[in-house]
Amino acid sequence: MTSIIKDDQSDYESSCSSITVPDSSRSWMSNASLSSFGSRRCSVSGDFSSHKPHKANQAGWEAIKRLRAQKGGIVSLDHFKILKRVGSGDIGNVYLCQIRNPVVGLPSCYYAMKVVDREALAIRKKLQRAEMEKEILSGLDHPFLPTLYAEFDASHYSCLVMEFCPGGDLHAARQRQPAKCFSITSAKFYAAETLLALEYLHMMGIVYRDLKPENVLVREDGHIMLSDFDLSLKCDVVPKLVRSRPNPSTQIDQDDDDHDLKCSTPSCVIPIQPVLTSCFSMRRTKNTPRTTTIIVNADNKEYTSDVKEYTTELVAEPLNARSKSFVGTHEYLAPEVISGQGHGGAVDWWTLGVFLYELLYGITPFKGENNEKTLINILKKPLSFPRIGVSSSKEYEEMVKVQDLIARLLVKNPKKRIGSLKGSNEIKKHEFFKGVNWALIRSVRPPEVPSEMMKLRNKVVVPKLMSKKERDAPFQIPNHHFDYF
Ligand SMILES: Nc1ncnc2c1ncn2[C@@H]1O[C@H](COP(=O)(O)OP(=O)(O)OP(=O)(O)O)[C@@H](O)[C@H]1O
Repeated sequence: MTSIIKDDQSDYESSCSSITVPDSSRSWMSNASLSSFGSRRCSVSGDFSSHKPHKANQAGWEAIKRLRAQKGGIVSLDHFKILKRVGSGDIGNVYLCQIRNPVVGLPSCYYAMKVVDREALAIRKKLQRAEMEKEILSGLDHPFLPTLYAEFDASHYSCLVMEFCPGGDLHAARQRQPAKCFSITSAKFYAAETLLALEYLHMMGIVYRDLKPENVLVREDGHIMLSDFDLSLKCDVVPKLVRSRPNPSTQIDQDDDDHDLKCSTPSCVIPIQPVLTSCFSMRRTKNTPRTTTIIVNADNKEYTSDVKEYTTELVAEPLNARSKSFVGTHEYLAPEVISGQGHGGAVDWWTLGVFLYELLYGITPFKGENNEKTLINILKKPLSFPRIGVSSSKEYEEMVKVQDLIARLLVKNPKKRIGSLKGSNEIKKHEFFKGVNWALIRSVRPPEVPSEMMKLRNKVVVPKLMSKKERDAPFQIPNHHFDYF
């Protein structure tokens, strides 16, 4: 499925004409001529070593840290051996690579290197998107998001070194399933991990905007990694404590605009600039009355909040983000993106609904004969589900729950969509996710584990080196075609 970008002046200062990119499933970009990279050394911008606690015990991360220490803080293309191109997209090629001289005492690790031709992108007015992706990647540290291990320039190419995902993407994984659909259990697992990745992005003030199975990669251990941030929107987010009355039902009435939200009063808005859950906590101490919650900010100062009979939740959702760009992938576009009325974080909850639908049914809910019909369907057509057989009453119950969640995510009015007010918290509480241990999901056995599958098939993991012809093929700017649907 093709990502589209149109009219994104409001997101970036540089203007961008209406563009539809070619089908990303086809490799349109020739291999960047690696031999022409040159070897201009550039230092790694920013100190990547100090703030990636989620990578603390990873050999690949340790190897890069030691390499950097050996080379006086400088990492460059010369330090890597390019093995093979593993993918290409609208803004660059991705190569499998290894550190050229393995670090003593550590296993030889594979990395993914995304190579972007800055000159070609400047001509196509897409340089800003690559810059935005780099900026976003450099700030991420989450188990289900890519870690930027190093970044450097070589000639007019920008190189981003990240963790390599050998399991391909969820689009390819779905094609391998019986009837080309995931089971409800597998879909729940992938949707839950994706939801956590989106939750973290929203806390960082990032609206992802391009969720689709093609962008969800599978790591060696079978857990997911959300990739491709060149369509993302960065905005400010101010975390809030939201008080709400405990509701015996975990499901929210779709037509209820109020949702019992009591967060607009200044007393429950704590002035904290973007923070992560790790540096923000709520606790009750021995001397604190039951009704008072203490909020500990990153600066370790305490704020008290009288919660009385309300429950209190931290909401760090980019509620005020507003973009009028026409950005995303046709079948996944939210109604507010199509109508151009301005969109924010709720677009990601819409796309989560389409994503879950596609994982389960193998099709997207509003697909028409062509792009124009698809867009009309998104705006006008009521949601419906294909009839599929279920083998047990338990499976039937699960199907009812997942359909309820999808229906709440695919509410055309973004203000009434689940997640639009309290972010991921609302979605995580839905009946469909009941029993998911959010904190320990990383320890759950994934539906498929690529490393085990490779062992089973006795496949040699070491990939073929690129031929000289492949390596030296000239870089080509693709033929653009314009599509105004
Ligand atoms: N970390 C990774 N590990 C393995 N493969 C990857 C990795 N990152 C990207 N790829 C592969 O490379 C392809 C292109 O990467 P990516 O989507 O980031 O490029 P892009 O130019 O931004 O594409 P798009 O047209 O979707 O915006 C992906 O579809 C995926 O198959």
